[in-house]
Amino acid sequence: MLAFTTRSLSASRAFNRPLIRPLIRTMATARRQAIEKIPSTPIRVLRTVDAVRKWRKPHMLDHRLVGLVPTMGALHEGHLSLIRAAARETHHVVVSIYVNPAQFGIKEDLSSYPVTWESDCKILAGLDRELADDGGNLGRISAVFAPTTSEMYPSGFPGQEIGSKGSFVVLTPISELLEGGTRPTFFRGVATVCMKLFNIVQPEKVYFGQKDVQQTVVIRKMVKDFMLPTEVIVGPTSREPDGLALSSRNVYLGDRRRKVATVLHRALEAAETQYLNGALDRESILQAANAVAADTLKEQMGLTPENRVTYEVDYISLADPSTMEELKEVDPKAGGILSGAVKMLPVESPQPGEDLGHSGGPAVRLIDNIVLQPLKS
Ligand SMILES: Nc1ncnc2c1ncn2[C@@H]1O[C@H](COP(=O)(O)OP(=O)(O)OP(=O)(O)O)[C@@H](O)[C@H]1O
Ligand SMILES: CC(C)(CO)[C@@H](O)C(=O)[O-]
Ligand code: BAL
Repeated sequence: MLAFTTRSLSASRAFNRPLIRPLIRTMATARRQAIEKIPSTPIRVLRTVDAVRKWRKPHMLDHRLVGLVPTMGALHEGHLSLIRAAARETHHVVVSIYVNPAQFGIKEDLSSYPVTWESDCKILAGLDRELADDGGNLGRISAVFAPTTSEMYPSGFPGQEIGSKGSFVVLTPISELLEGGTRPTFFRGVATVCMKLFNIVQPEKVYFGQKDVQQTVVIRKMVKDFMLPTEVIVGPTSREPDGLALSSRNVYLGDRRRKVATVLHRALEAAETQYLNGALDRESILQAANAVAADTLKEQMGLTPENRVTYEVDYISLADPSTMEELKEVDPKAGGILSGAVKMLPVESPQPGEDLGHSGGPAVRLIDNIVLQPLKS
């Protein structure tokens, strides 16, 4: 529409009149401004479904591959590893940044969830320069999709309650197990928002992190059962040098709890060692993990309230890799998933000047997992 008007005016004699030229300049500026980009980069910022569709169409006609990396922002190296994988395999990477309220329970941390748009943009700008310098990539970050909730829920946001009515994607029984046991609306929210994101972006490939293992199983099942034309790629868990899985929620921990937060990873490693040493039965494998969790807590309880850290183990699980249902025994040809969730409780007797973490250091629920690979016979 704008292009047509400009062309018509250019073609006419009126173009040379002094009043018309500034008008055309203003229109061209408005058009440039309408295309929002991350500063100093070619990365488009798309905020509406319509804008994504307009951006997507020529790439479809050109048979270019589009890869989608869904995130909730507060970007860290785990997210970047997924974006790097997407850039190796697709021509155009879209990173979505959207804190989806539907996957948070009413008592969960939606209101304090870290929102770091400015630093996310800087991180993406730096990564895009890195990707541009690496000749091994097929593509780069082409766009960030950062919608509002009214854009994502065009009939109105249905609510966060278990009984909320609305258009949801629900996969059972997997959504009721493990994470879903503690967070009953979580996978309904994740599957619903991912279905929306996949329909909006229409990616050939989607990238998810192994850290949220049950989420990857839910997404794979959704893609299979709803015949979605996309390939699900799962990238390995990025960790801190001491083994803690990177997570946007780690910012809540503060120094004291951060030191003890490796307990879940250490517990799962102890269970993995049992398996690698030949144990296949649930009891032997999980007993090793539960012992690490119990011993660490005992050690902490021996310290003074000013120094100690306390936590509750939500679950430690040994499950089937394709259903996440609990296993009595691992089939060595199929392997299994060791996973767990630990709630780090707020510190007792905070000390003056102590770093308590983001938002005053509320209880933080950490998750992690280890894949028990099939054993060679
Ligand atoms: N340490 C990690 N390694 C690899 N991928 C990760 C890691 N952490 C998150 N991801 C993946 O990044 C994607 C977006 O996750 P999200 O934005 O929720 O970050 P997060 O760190 O998992 O946040 P949260 O603290 O809410 O769990 C998901 O596919 C998730 O599995
Ligand atoms: C996949 C996701 C972006 C959906 O909101 C979220 O669950 C996450 O960040 O893992
Ligand atoms: N990475 C999982 C998102 C959530 O916990 O809501």
